[in-house]
Parts: sequence; C-alpha cells; structure tokens
Amino acid sequence: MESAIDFHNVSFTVQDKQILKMITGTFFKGKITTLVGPSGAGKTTLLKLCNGLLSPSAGQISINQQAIEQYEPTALRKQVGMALQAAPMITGTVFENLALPRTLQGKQLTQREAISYLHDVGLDDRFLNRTAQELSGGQQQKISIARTLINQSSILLLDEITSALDPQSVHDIESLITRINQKYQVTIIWITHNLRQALSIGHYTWVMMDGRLVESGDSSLLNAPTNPAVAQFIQGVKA
Ligand SMILES: Nc1ncnc2c1ncn2[C@@H]1O[C@H](COP(=O)(O)OP(=O)(O)OP(=O)(O)O)[C@@H](O)[C@H]1O
Repeated sequence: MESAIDFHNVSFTVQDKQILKMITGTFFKGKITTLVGPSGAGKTTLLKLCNGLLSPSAGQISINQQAIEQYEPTALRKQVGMALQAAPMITGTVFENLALPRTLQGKQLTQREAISYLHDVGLDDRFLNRTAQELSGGQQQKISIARTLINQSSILLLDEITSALDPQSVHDIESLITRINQKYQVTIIWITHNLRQALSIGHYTWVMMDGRLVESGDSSLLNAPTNPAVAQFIQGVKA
C-alpha cells in the first residue's frame, strides 16, 4: 500500500523533555488512521510535525515520498490541512470564512464554489450570508472542514474535532469525514478519545503512550490489544 506520511525514528524534544521518542511508522494513502492514547502521550505534537508547525529534533518525516524539509512552507500547509476541536472562525459571514484560504493567497472564491463546498459538508445555500458566530458548534465545525477542502489538501489532520459536540453533530461529522475520505481519497489522521469512533471510522489506529508509538495496525486491534499497557488504557476509557 502507498504511504502518505512516513516517520522514521522521529523524536521531538523541548527543553530536555523528550515528548516524542523514536517514532517509526506509516500513514497510508487514502486511509483514515486514528491516533489514540492517554492525555499527554504526544498525539497533538505528532500531528503538528505532519504539517511543519513543528520540526523533529531527530529522525526523518516524508510526505508523499518527499522529505518534509524540502517542501516550501506554504505548499506544505496547502497539501496538509488541519482542523481543531475549537473550529476557529473569523468575525464575518460564512462566505468570508470559507473564502479565507483564498483571501490569504490574494485570490477569490466564487459564490458558486462556496455553495458547492457548503453542499459538500451538508449545509444549504442559506448559510452563506449568516455570520459565523451565530452558528452552532457542529455547524462551525462543518465550515471549518469545508475550509480545509478549498485547498484540496491530500492529507487532513483532525485534532479531537468532535469532542465538544452533541451526539447528532458527532454523527454528522463522522459521516462527513467518511464521505470526504471516499470522495476525494484524502488521507486522514484523526486524534480521538472516543474508542467507538476509532473503531467505526478508522481503517487503522496508532496507540501512543508516553511519547512512544506502542501499537499500530488495523483498528480492530483496539478490541484485542497485545500490549498490556494498551489493554489497561482501553479498559480505563471504557470504564
Ligand atoms: N512546547 C512545549 N513545551 C513543553 N512541553 C510541551 C510542549 N508541547 C507539548 N508539551 C508536553 O508534551 C506532552 C505531550 O503533549 P501533546 O499535547 O502532544 O499530548 P496529547 O497526547 O495530544 O494530549 P491530549 O490528549 O491531552 O491533547 C505533554 O506532557 C505536554 O505538556
């Protein structure tokens, strides 16, 4: 299977604290991989290494078989999109929020394009002229995801994007991400604390603990982890 991102012996250290320790592994192209593990395990740090927000202290990362440091930063951000738990909205209309990636590049988004992206995330035309601030958390998250689509990124990084949402919105966002993955063959790396989500949505999973990748493979490993520490963590989450 083709790889979208490869980590080879990647470590990340801040002020003598080793946050990531010798991570080696592959995120496969066109697949959804979830990142799970206790708080502080290094999941967000690993995600930030994937789009160049952070650089490794040691080891190599390649994106689509090219060393990450060879990418021009703006090209890398375009290739690798990111959505966060708090979907950050600028003050203004939904249209202005959707157009942001283009505006930042001195380009424009047409009304027709904006509507097509709205439809992609399951919102109708009427949302275009609403102010972003009057939307629900789930709707803001959909706009935030639509905004990542505008760059036509081949890789999408998601950091706990459903943890602040009501169950219906969680379900909507899960279906949306699955659709995006299938329609555009986008590679998705998704940090989640929700094991049901990891099992139902993820093709693969990486379990991280204390800065290490302790187990990785098909998502079903979460049903039967071989590593005792992982088994204990999963029991704790379920309890
Ligand atoms: N810039 C930094 N300086 C010092 N310590 C940091 C820095 N960034 C992260 N850390 C520490 O590194 C560890 C990993 O943080 P990270 O946010 O990657 O974990 P996480 O697995 O995403 O946690 P959570 O599930 O709570 O979001 C934590 O102990 C955190 O306090």
